[in-house]
Amino acid sequence: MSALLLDGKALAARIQAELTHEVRSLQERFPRPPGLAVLWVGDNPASAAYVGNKNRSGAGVGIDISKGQHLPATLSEAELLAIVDELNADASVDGILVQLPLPEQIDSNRILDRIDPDKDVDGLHPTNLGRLVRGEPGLRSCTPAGVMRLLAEAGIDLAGKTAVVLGRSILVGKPVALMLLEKNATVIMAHSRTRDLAALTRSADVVVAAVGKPGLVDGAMIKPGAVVIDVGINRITDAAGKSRLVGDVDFASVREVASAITPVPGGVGPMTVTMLLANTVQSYRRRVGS
Ligand SMILES: NC(=O)C1=CN([C@@H]2O[C@H](COP(=O)(O)OP(=O)(O)OC[C@H]3O[C@@H](n4cnc5c(N)ncnc54)[C@H](OP(=O)(O)O)[C@@H]3O)[C@@H](O)[C@H]2O)C=CC1
Ligand SMILES: Nc1nc(=O)c2c([nH]1)NC[C@@H]1CN(c3ccc(C(=O)N[C@@H](CCC(=O)O)C(=O)O)cc3)C=[N+]21
Ligand SMILES: [Mg+2]
Repeated sequence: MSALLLDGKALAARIQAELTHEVRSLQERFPRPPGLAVLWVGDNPASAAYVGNKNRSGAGVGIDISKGQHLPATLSEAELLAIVDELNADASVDGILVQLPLPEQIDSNRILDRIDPDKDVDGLHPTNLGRLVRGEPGLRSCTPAGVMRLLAEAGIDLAGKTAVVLGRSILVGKPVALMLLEKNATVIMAHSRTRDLAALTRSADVVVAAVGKPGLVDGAMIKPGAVVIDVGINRITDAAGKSRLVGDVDFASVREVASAITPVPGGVGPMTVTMLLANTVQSYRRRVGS
């Protein structure tokens, strides 16, 4: 058996085509385009992949991405707070995203707290995280939202299923666990202190890996027929000396056991970018009053 490929790239292209139409028709009534500012501090390689894809896709959809900045790793917290303040006050900016992780001299919570919750297209401000915990509508984290959309489009019903989430970050693990719970899955959250990870994953109908360790999940850890979502983005040098992106899942062994699997690249990553653009358009609509 070979698993069904959950093609995030194709789904992302479809949703982006819809967003392109939506933005174009909104522009008949409102002169300015939606604006998105992504702040990238330092040189984290996963952030590099994100920025590259976001720039290609954002411009394609008709979103103005010109207020984004790539800032030096030596930037101070006060300098970053000042940039966030400026973007909060800038009426042409509908969405602000600060790439994580930030360099160690900057307290990421202090930065996230400063973002206007109505421009928080990454859904990481306490107000938006609170709405998620309550099950209320609001701006929701892009990667978890993208994972849920991929599952929904594939017709995967989560009610009563056992889902194991690997990783408990505020960016991916925690919000995706809450969203799976909202769809009535029974959710187990695993992390670096978890004992016997393989026993847990082997009990799972759905495995979501968001750790940042290439090859962490292999076929022997997966129950036959399970659905495997690979969030990991790791840049490695392969046996032939070529640099490439891989996830946390050993694709070759897992695809022989799972019923469905996301590839890296071409899985969750493009969905993250697409949910970011969708959140920016949602924020724009609210701000122009549509
Ligand atoms: N595809 C996409 O769109 C996106 C991809 N990513 C990628 O996803 C990965 C995770 O990102 P992020 O959540 O920000 O990472 P973090 O580094 O913030 O969190 C990693 C988590 O993995 C846990 N962990 C570490 N080792 C193990 C282990 N052996 N078994 C189980 N859990 C373990 C950690 O546990 P503990 O809490 O105990 O330390 C932690 O909770 C990265 O590769 C990142 O680049 C991130 C965002 C979007
Ligand atoms: N506040 C914050 N929010 C994030 O969502 C966030 C972040 N910080 N920091 C970095 C990680 C990483 N991340 C990626 C998203 C998409 C791709 C992506 O589009 N990847 C393509 C490949 C792109 C290429 O080939 O270069 C794919 O997987 O197919 C990659 C990485 C978001 N992150
Ligand atoms: Mg991917």
